[in-house]
Amino acid sequence: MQITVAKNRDALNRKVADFLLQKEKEVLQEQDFFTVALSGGSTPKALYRLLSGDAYIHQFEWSKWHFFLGDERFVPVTDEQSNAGMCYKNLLEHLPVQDQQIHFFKTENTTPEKSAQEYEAVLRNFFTPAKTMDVLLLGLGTDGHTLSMFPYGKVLHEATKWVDYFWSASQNMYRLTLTKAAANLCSNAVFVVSGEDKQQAVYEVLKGSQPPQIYPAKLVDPLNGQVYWFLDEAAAAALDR
Ligand SMILES: O=C1O[C@H](COP(=O)(O)O)[C@@H](O)[C@H](O)[C@H]1O
Repeated sequence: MQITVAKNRDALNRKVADFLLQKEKEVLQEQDFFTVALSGGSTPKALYRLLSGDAYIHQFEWSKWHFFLGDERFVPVTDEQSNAGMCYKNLLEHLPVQDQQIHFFKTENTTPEKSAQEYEAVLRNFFTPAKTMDVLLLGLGTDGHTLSMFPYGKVLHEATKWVDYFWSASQNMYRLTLTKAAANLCSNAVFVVSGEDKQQAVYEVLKGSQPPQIYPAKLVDPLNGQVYWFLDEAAAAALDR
């Protein structure tokens, strides 16, 4: 595992952007496409704007990228809560990419169950049984969740399917998510975490003794891949305790 701590959120995002440049280069020496699962929520918005802005947009080989999503809320893409909508707005709408390069969950004119099954098929068609995405971008909730793997969720036990769904009563919506089975076949799991409100969760996941049922991000442990944590100083503050 590699932990990188940056002074603040802007410096953190630059480090992640440089890491992605390096990984893209390495991967494209071995194969002619680069697969990345984007994370949702609010933290990656600034990273996505950085990647699609003047400083970085011309540095990547976007035509070689294939974009996936780590998890999704079962709402239309136009809904404020849609992870896909956030990714389009902050990143994809600004990039020279074709629709065929974007592989997201369907959330309209379908059911959560069908959507999960279809996404499973999309992933199984694209990847091999031994390896999923080159880079899996991940966030961390203040409660220790990553993807839509929430504390005590039944999805935490799913060891075979790559995609699952569940009803979240507290959020009043269905959620769709890659499971630990898919996450742990990625080549590079990359957590990007910023802000003081995340410091306790960061501490518990990296140094605490609580089980993964309570801090689900602990379940991310790729079989043949690496885990990277990119933190800003505020998120990392409790690690020195
Ligand atoms: O609900 C979600 O939360 C996590 C963390 O999001 P953040 O807003 O605290 O940055 C995110 O990684 C996940 O994709 C999202 O669906």
